[in-house]
Amino acid sequence: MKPSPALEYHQRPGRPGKTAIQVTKPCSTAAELSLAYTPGVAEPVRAIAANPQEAALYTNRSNLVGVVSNGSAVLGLGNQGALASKPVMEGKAVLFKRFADVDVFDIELNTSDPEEIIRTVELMEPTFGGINLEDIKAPECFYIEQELKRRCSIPIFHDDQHGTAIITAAGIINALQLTGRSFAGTRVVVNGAGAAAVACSDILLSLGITSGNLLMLDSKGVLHTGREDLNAIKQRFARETPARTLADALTDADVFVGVSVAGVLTTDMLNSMAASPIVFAMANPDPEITYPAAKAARSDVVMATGRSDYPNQINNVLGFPFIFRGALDVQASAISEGMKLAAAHALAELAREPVPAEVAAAYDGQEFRYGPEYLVPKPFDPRVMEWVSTAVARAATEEGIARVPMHDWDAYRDSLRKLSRQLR
Ligand SMILES: NC(=O)C1=CN([C@@H]2O[C@H](COP(=O)(O)OP(=O)(O)OC[C@H]3O[C@@H](n4cnc5c(N)ncnc54)[C@H](OP(=O)(O)O)[C@@H]3O)[C@@H](O)[C@H]2O)C=CC1
Ligand SMILES: CC(=O)C(=O)O
Ligand SMILES: [Mg+2]
Repeated sequence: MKPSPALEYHQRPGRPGKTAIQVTKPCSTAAELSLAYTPGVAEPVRAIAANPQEAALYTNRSNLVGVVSNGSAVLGLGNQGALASKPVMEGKAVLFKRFADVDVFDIELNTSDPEEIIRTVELMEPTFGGINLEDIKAPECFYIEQELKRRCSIPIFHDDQHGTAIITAAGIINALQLTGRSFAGTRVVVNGAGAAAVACSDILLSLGITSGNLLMLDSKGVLHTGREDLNAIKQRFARETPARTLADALTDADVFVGVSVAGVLTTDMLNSMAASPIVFAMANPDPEITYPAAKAARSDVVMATGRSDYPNQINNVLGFPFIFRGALDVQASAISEGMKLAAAHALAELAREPVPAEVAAAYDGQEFRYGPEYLVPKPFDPRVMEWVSTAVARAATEEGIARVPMHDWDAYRDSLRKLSRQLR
């Protein structure tokens, strides 16, 4: 039997897998060998030992991100283990490189012990300019990220939390505007209480959703004040409410944010939501409700999924490559709340701009215009890096967490435009 297109893609052409290492300096003569390796290599060693900042001049560190997972929450597939998570981590490496020219080592750690993950990543800090934690399940992911941020002085970014939250925020800003809603009056139901759910909720609250208007559910139902099985993170989102099930919570709700598992949002539930409901069904690879099923049930739904094959892909691919590009370019010591919000607003604003023909060309001639079917830019839009990375680098510079603060923003934008052209 022929392998599926996805298995075939991962196997061929070339060697199995999706990435390989490339050498960037010539090394084909004895003279070059003596520069690349001993004795020449001793010089940058001495320079870096004397001044660690010079690692940025003589090594790949300032453009190298570690994508680190233990495979405990792989997409929406649950705990698949470290080895089986490798195709996803290689996939993240492809997107980092393809969209923002960031190099990646994917690191899959065979452990479920948070302390082992923390210690391993901490020990690897000299290798990397930043760490993208990926597909590590809640609640451990919160402690792991928090502790690594405390111990390391490079950006530590749990993509499933913040990447997802940034794109969700951008999409919700625009969906609320298009349906004539304000943050303060909008009722949100977040299905899922893990990494993505907590970060999406936090960013929506920081944008103005009121705490009483946000209900969260885990696999056992609504987080309410009567539950005694909630950990400290879930307790933050427990509300005094008679709602117990997803169906209860969704009656008359304005927004559904799904970061849980496939198929849990029924058409009956969708029909019970307010007029022009906003549904972000982001479970991967299969959403909480499919795009065709939601559209068939309600023509007024503003619908997004995490997938590439329907309109409105709300997926962290629109975030992490460009956020790290901006953070690495100013050698930021962290990715702050301000940098995340700057990225979200940049994405929301870019979506409202006219879309150039070159974007249509990358999508088989499909034309895009700001509206319910186009809430956020497309990942292949060459303007995304210029907008998002500039916003992130600027926020880092303004907050004083850029080791190499930038000042000439026009020149930076130009350089990103050029890079974007090269990457096409
Ligand atoms: N589109 C995107 O960019 C992204 C999408 N996602 C998707 O979001 C989902 C969650 O990922 P992540 O947060 O990293 O994973 P976590 O493992 O951290 O969290 C999963 C959460 O889903 C909850 N859950 C499981 N089943 C149900 C159910 N039937 N109803 C309600 N909640 C349920 C779990 O509940 P409990 O706490 O009770 O176990 C848990 O809180 C995945 O499908 C993933 O693919 C994630 C990141 C990015
Ligand atoms: C997109 C992604 O990171 C996830 O589904 O886990
Ligand atoms: Mg993920």
